[in-house]
Amino acid sequence: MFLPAGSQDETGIQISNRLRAAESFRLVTKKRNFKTISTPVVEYANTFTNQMAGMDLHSMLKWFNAEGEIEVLRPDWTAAIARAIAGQHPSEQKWSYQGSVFRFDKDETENRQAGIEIVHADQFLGEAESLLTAIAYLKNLTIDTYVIELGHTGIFDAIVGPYHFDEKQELVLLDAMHDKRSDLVEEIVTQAGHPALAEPLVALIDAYGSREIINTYRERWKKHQDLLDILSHIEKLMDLLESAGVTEVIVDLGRVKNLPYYDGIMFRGFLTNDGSTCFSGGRYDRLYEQFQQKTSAVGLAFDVDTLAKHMNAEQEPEKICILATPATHAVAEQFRIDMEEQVVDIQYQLKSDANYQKIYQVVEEDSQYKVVEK
Ligand SMILES: N[C@@H](Cc1c[nH]c[nH+]1)C(=O)O
Repeated sequence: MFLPAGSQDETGIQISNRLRAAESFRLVTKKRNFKTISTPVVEYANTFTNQMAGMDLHSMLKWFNAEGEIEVLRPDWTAAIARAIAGQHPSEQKWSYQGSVFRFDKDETENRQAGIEIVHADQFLGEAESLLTAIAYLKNLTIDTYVIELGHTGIFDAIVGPYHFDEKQELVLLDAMHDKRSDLVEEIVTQAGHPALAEPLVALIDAYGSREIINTYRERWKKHQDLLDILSHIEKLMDLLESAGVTEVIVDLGRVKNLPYYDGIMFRGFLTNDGSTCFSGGRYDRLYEQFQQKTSAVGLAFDVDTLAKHMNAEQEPEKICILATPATHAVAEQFRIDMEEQVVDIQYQLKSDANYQKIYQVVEEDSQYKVVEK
């Protein structure tokens, strides 16, 4: 029997790491006063495809319900949580969640996430708390070789804003910027009749790295107060991260949004050893406009599958086996209950390839059962 592309079975260490990652996330977020929330796996597509959320229906797992409405498997937590908490009192600000999202446009159809959303809070506080929570969580998992990258949707918007692109052209341009394809970017803007955009956009593709990038662009954008404000904003977050002990912080001024609802700062965490993205997030105030709320909303989500792959394996406890019979199984069970630290298996017969550090057996002595090492 086969599985569809994008689906896979899992066993052993990956599962135990994932469960440990989940427990650690629960503890770290609880200590930081996040309230847990869960939303159903099945929702109306509209929660994610409405004008403010803007997600693409094509990538969703979907069907028609009996009323002819489109339902989907949750493709994203952030939009689902916005729907769920829109009616909550604004004093409820910090939410955390864990569970799967389902999308066709990723390597795997099901991705397990652990995330946080901070709404109605001071803007900087929300961003700082999101990033500091991410750092605390990675520390708790003893993952310490990662890079945090900061970007801002306002940069691309400010540069491209004065020029007209239709919706399709803009999507292709965003994709080309996202993939850092200078050749394509140049081609797209030229074909759209805006060759003057080629130089600033292509330069932006390479505008990533450490703090010096900010200084270079401060000079370059000295007449654009909106862009200077964005640079100061990014720099303030870099200062915060560095004071919190994160040594590798980079800025990517050419970063474009990977989700349509982002509107402001964006952040990502990369694991140094293979460059995989372990968390991603950003500001999305506009998502709340669908509920007639003008508020602050920011958050991030960890890819728990990626974390589980990179966590150190748990130290394996000693594995022992008790050889018993149907008549002595209960005696063996009592012995097992007393062995608190070990992994204890009970077998009636030892298999030739069995892999135990110690073998015990149940023996009868003076008409009493005892468990002794073999
Ligand atoms: N929902 C985003 C992560 C996020 C949480 N909050 C804001 N962004 C994602 O799946 O990448």
